[in-house]
Amino acid sequence: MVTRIPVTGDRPYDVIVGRGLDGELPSLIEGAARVAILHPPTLRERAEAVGKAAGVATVVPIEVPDAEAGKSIEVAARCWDELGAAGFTRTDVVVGVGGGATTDLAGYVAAAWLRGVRWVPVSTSVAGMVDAAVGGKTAVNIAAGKNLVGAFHPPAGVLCDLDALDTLPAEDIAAGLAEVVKGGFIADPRILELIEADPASAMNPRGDVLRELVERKVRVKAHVVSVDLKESGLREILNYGHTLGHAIERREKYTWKHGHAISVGLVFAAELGRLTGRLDDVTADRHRSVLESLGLPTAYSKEAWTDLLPAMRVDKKARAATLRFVVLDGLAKPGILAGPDEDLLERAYAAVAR
Ligand SMILES: NC(=O)c1ccc[n+]([C@@H]2O[C@H](COP(=O)([O-])OP(=O)(O)OC[C@H]3O[C@@H](n4cnc5c(N)ncnc54)[C@H](O)[C@@H]3O)[C@@H](O)[C@H]2O)c1
Ligand SMILES: O=C(O)C(=O)C[C@@H](O)[C@H](O)[C@H](O)COP(=O)(O)O
Ligand SMILES: [Zn+2]
Repeated sequence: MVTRIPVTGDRPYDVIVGRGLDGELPSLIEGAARVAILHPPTLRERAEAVGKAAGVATVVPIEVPDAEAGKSIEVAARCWDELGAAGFTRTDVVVGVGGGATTDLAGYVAAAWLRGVRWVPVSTSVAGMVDAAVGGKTAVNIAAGKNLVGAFHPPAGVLCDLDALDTLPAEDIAAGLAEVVKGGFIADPRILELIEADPASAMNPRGDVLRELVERKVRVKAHVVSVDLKESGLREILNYGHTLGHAIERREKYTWKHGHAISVGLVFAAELGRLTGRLDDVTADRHRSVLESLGLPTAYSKEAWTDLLPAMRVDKKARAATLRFVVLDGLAKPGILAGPDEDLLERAYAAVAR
C-alpha cells in the first residue's frame, strides 16, 4: 500500500510513504539527463540501487561524510565542483539518499546550484521521513550555529520507503520519534496515545504503529508547510523544542543526535509553558514521560547554562535582542513566548539540569 500525502502551495508535491518505492523515482525526475546521488558511506549500496532505478543516462554518485559532518559548506562546495565537472544543467536533478543530515545537504546543494535545480529526498531515517525531507528547509551548519546557512527550496517529491528502516539503529529510530512526539504535542495528540499505549511497537520498523506514526507526523508537517512555507507565522510551531535543542547540539559540536537534543528541548519548552501559567501540569509532565518511554534523554548538564543562553540568541525565531520560544497554551495549542526574562529561562532550565 502506498500513501500519497500532498503538500500544496506554489510548488506542490507529494510525500510518498510505502515499501519498495524506487519505481516512483523516474516520474519525479522526468526530463533529467543527469542525476547526482548524495549519500553517506554506509548507504552506498542503497544509493546504487536508487541510481539504477533513476533510469537516466548519467548517474553521478557523490559520497559525503555521515551525519552532521556532511552538513558543511566545504562538503557542499565539493558537491558543486562535482556537479560542475559532470556538466549539470537546470533540467538535471540532485537526489539525497540518507537521513535528515544528508537530505538537508542535498537540498541546499540543489537550492544553490544554478540558483535552484530540482531535488528529491530519498529518506532513510525516521527523522528524515517525518520532518527533514518535507517542507523544503535545506541547510548546512557553520561555526556560529546550526542550520544558519540555507534556503527554502521545496523538493519535487519525497520518497519515504519504510523498508529502509530495517537497518536503522534503534537509537536513531527513537531519536526520530522525538520529532514525532513534537508533532503530537503541537497538533495531533493521537500520536501521543499511540506511543504511550505501546512504546516498543512504536519503535518496530516492521510494525503498523510506526507506519501510522510516520504518516500522522507527515500530515502535520505537510499541512503546516503548505500554509506557511517560509516560516512567516504558523511554521514556527515546528520549531517547538528547538531553541534549546539547537544550542545543545552546537555545544556538543554536533556529536549529539538531533532528536536527543530536541527531546531535552521539548521538556524545557514544556516547563516554560508551565512556569508562565500557560500549560497545565498534566500536559507538561507528559512530555517527560512519553519521551522517556522511548529511552530519550530529558536532562542535560547543569553547568552548560552559561553556554546555552548565548547560543540560543542566534535562533532564527529571535528578533533583534528578543528571544522567542514556541510554548503550549494546552495540548495541541502552540503559541509564542516573546522576550522571557533570563530568570524565567534559568528556572525552566533547572527542570532539565542534572
Ligand atoms: N530540514 C528540516 O526541516 C529538518 C527537520 C528535522 C531534522 N532536520 C535535520 O535532520 C538531521 C537529523 O536527521 P537524522 O536523525 O536522520 O540524521 P542523520 O542523517 O545524521 O542520520 C542519523 C544516522 O542514521 C544513519 N542512517 C540513516 N538512515 C539509515 C538507514 N536506513 N540504515 C542505517 N543507518 C542509517 C545515518 O548514516 C546517520 O549515522 C539534523 O541535521 C537535523 O537538523 C532537518
Ligand atoms: O520544518 C521546520 O520548520 C522545522 O523547524 C523542523 C525542525 O524539526 C528542523 O529541525 C528544522 O531543521 C529546524 O529549522 P531551523 O530553521 O530552526 O534551523
Ligand atoms: Zn528538528
